[in-house]
Amino acid sequence: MQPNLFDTSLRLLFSKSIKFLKPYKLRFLFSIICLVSGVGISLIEPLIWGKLLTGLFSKDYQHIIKLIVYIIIIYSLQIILNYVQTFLFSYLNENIIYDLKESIFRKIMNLQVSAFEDIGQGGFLSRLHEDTATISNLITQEFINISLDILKVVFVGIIAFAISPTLAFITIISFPLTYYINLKFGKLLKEKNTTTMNVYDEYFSVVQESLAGIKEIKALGVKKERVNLFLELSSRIKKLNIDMNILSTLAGNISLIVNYTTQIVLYSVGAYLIFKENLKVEYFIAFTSYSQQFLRSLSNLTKINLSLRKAGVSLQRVYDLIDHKSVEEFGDLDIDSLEGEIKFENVNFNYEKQNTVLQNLNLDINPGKKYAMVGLNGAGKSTIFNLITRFNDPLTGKITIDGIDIKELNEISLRKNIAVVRQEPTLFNLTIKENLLLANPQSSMRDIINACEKVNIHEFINTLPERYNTKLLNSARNLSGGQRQSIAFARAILKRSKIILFDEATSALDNDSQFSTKKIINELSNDHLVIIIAHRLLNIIDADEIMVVNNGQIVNQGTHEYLMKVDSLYQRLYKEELDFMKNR
Ligand SMILES: Nc1ncnc2c1ncn2[C@@H]1O[C@H](COP(=O)(O)OP(=O)(O)OP(=O)(O)O)[C@@H](O)[C@H]1O
Repeated sequence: MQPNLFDTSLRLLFSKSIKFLKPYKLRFLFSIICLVSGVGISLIEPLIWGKLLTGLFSKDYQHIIKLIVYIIIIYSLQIILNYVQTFLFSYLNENIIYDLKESIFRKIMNLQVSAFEDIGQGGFLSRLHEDTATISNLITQEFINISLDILKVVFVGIIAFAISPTLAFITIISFPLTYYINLKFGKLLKEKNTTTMNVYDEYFSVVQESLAGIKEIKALGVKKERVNLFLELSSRIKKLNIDMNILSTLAGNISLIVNYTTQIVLYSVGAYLIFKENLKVEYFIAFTSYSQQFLRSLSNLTKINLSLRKAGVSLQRVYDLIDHKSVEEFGDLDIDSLEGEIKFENVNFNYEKQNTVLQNLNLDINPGKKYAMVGLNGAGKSTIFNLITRFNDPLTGKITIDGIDIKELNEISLRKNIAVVRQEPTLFNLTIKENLLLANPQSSMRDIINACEKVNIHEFINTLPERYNTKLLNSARNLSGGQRQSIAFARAILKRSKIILFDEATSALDNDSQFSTKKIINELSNDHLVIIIAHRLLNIIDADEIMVVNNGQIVNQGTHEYLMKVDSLYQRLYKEELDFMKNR
């Protein structure tokens, strides 16, 4: 089925986008008034020029001067209107980009963690930067151009018909052809543009990964491969952009050929009408200008079809994100402090349909004890943490804390009661103090120093030129892995959560730091519920309950001594650890 001006799905997207104009409706209305006034003035101008040019033969100087004054007034008004409109466009444009970015970024922040794997970092970046600019351009510039051209086509068309129906008919007959050509080109352009935007997603991902993983790239000796990958994507973008420009220009040029042919026919028939049908010369002069305006506006309308399709792709991509269903959902229950009795009841979970990660998992964790999880790589330990923190939800089964289904807790209650320390913690481009305050903005300087002393990082911070006010640049690359992790520990302490999850938190630390970390964990487990995922079994042999995770199930649980007696997997892991220590 051929779309009319643009097809239903696009029309739906555009009507949805009008909401972005709402906050600026007065300014938008004013720009429409400027626009209509501009059209009105441009309608009078050809008539005055027609009179002026034919008036030159009458030598009525007073009349000519009067007409020149009119022209000056018209030009002045056009300049003023143009200035006001340019200002309003830029105001609307920038504000809509800002609002779109706000909607997108808020949505990104509220998406479930799984959605980040679907879309990819590049996908988010190109939507934030490329697509917002295209959409804003559509809502302001393109929308106003369409209105302007529709107005011109209607009013100029009426005047042109009033002057000479024959000439107007010749002018109008070229339109369906131009429209059809542009419709065909529009379809091609939409396809190319969808491909281009998808390549942009990949391109942004590659740039992002290459910058973040520069050390791995150098260490692996794959600089050349990364450059080649970058160049391959850049070259695909280059080719696609060239193709799109060629398509647009081709569409424009074909319209131009139709336009020139129409003009030649117009002048020939016009001359005939002046000689044989007494058409006034001044009206014919005005008509030539009207027909130009008319054809230009028609041609613009057909080209707008092309840009609407391009913007349609961006709109589709942005709305796919804004309407993304995987949004974090929390309950309404507000609980200030949880004790930390965690239960998993028949929990099943998988990331992808085909592979089961957790199978009918039952867990019973009680406050006052120190828990640890061990198991082979990929056994499902981190997944258990992801479910406790609700980065993922079980497919079936229930997780409760203090008897409350964690789905019933509101976001603040859940987050403030659980602190997580990761192996590679994220520290932000803020000062050390600001990074620490993120966990608990109410913390005093004394609290901060106490927490840092506990994790043995206070002395190091004091050696920095600006101490706690030292800025951590580029995700704290100016600190060692152990130092980054110690700051993350301090952050968890400041958070004062009852439940603390250490995800392989000790592995990046040197022996001294590991010893003190072990001390901290032991201290913390006196008044916190502490669960540690550890590959270094020696760090957790004093835990009250060690859970052995295998193939998404807790296959055994107990003290080190008990597991050494009954669990062959645990015995194997422990032996491997001892061998590793011996060989160091
Ligand atoms: N985001 C994900 N998407 C798809 N599969 C995933 C994802 N994260 C983990 N998995 C898969 O789920 C399984 C359990 O992974 P998980 O990270 O929980 O294991 P783990 O016991 O913490 O492993 P490790 O000790 O190596 O960190 C693995 O098979 C892994 O491939």
